[in-house]
Amino acid sequence: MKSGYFITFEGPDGAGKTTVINKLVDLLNLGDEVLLTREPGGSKIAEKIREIILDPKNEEMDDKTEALLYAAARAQHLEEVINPALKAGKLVISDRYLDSSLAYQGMGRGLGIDAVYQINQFATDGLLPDLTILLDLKPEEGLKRIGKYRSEDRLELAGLEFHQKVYTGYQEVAKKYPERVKMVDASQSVDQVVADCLQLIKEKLPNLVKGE
Ligand SMILES: Nc1ncnc2c1ncn2[C@@H]1O[C@H](COP(=O)(O)OP(=O)(O)OP(=O)(O)O)[C@@H](O)[C@H]1O
Ligand SMILES: Cc1cn([C@H]2C[C@H](O)[C@@H](COP(=O)(O)O)O2)c(=O)[nH]c1=O
Repeated sequence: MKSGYFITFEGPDGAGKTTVINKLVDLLNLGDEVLLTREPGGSKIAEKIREIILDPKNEEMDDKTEALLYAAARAQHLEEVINPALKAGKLVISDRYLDSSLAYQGMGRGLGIDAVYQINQFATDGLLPDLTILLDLKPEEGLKRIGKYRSEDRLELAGLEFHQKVYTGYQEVAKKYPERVKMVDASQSVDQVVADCLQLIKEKLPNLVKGE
């Protein structure tokens, strides 16, 4: 039975999720009460699945295989990491979760948001985040940002047309779950994006944010 609180960060590649999460965790200053994790990955087996999915050499990977591998990594991550932390009453912050599958596999790969949601229902036993912060940034901008500092993985290499579909997928997800998914303009300065995210967290969890 869950008693902690589950926040996920979503958005196109390069939207600034990792940067913002790290700054927020510092600001929240919650020590062991917060668990920071990521998808795909977050546990030994899930990180191995991540390597397979993102390896640019795996060009022939079928879209359904890709969707199922993300869901499989998620099931393992939940079982080993997320669920125990929530059960222990922690705040769990994950860099990506289910909505990435809806946007990337559901819309980007064209498998359908509902179909991908169904396989993830099985993988997650229906666990949805309490709050999802969607960092809203046009894919061109995100890809430009990451191009500056690292080599691309298989998904980043999928091309602008794919990433534009992913962007549309995220807009649909935000429309479908307006109570849970809150959008932040990620084209602003890092400090402003962090401030907007903190405000959303405060609104949901007024007792969590200690003195600033
Ligand atoms: N608001 C911002 N303005 C300008 N640059 C930013 C901003 N936020 C992050 N960046 C820079 O953009 C790059 C990508 O940021 P980051 O790795 O945090 O994105 P991400 O969303 O986690 O990416 P990915 O989904 O690919 O893992 C980094 O070089 C980071 O310093
Ligand atoms: C969870 C999840 C992720 N993806 C994609 C999104 C990114 O392109 C990569 C992960 O890399 P990151 O640098 O850690 O953001 O995988 C996806 O397509 N589907 C998913 O469910």
